[in-house]
Amino acid sequence: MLYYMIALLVIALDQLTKWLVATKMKIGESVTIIPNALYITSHRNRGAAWGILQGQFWLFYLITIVVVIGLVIYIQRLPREERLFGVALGLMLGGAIGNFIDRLIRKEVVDFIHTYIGTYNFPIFNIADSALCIGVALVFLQTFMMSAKEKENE
Ligand SMILES: CCC[C@@H]1OC(=O)[C@@H](C)C[C@H](C)CCCCC(=O)CCC[C@@H](CC)/C=C/C=C(\COC)CC[C@@H](O)[C@@H](O)C[C@H](O)CNC1=O
Repeated sequence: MLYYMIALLVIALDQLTKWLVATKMKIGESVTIIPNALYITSHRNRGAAWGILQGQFWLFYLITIVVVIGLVIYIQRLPREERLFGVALGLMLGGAIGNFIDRLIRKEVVDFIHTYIGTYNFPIFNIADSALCIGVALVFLQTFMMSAKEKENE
């Protein structure tokens, strides 16, 4: 149950920030937070990461629905002690639904977190993407730690 609360929190935060950017900023407008590192730039993306598959909304709906169903089944089956794993799944669930709402309502995704990693202009993303990536990273970390522990027991 806690994991759905995390997903709801991610969705609320994601939709609030996207609404603020969409109503308070013109597209292309940029606010400097940390020079050469972090900006808030109002951007729209009709594709997936790096703008791939522009406009392929049915594909996006399909993938997102499969991802969401998979995550819910996984959360329901999760043993109680796997709390960190559940947090990761909750983050991914919230992120996937956050972008899904944008694709349904706006037919595009609002992005605004604009960072430069070194000189590389990283694609502008949003809270939903961050939650998805943190969730993915946590799942990999957990899986890696569990396999390392098993090796120790052998
Ligand atoms: C994060 C997944 C992207 C997110 O997927 C979603 O919604 C899922 C639930 C549904 C999609 C239809 C399916 C994704 C296909 C997989 C994919 O795309 C490869 C992803 C790799 C990933 C490593 C895990 C890299 C990361 C990239 C970025 C995130 O950096 C923090 C850059 C984000 C910017 O390009 C921004 O414009 C994207 C825009 O907001 C729309 N977002 C999406 O499509």
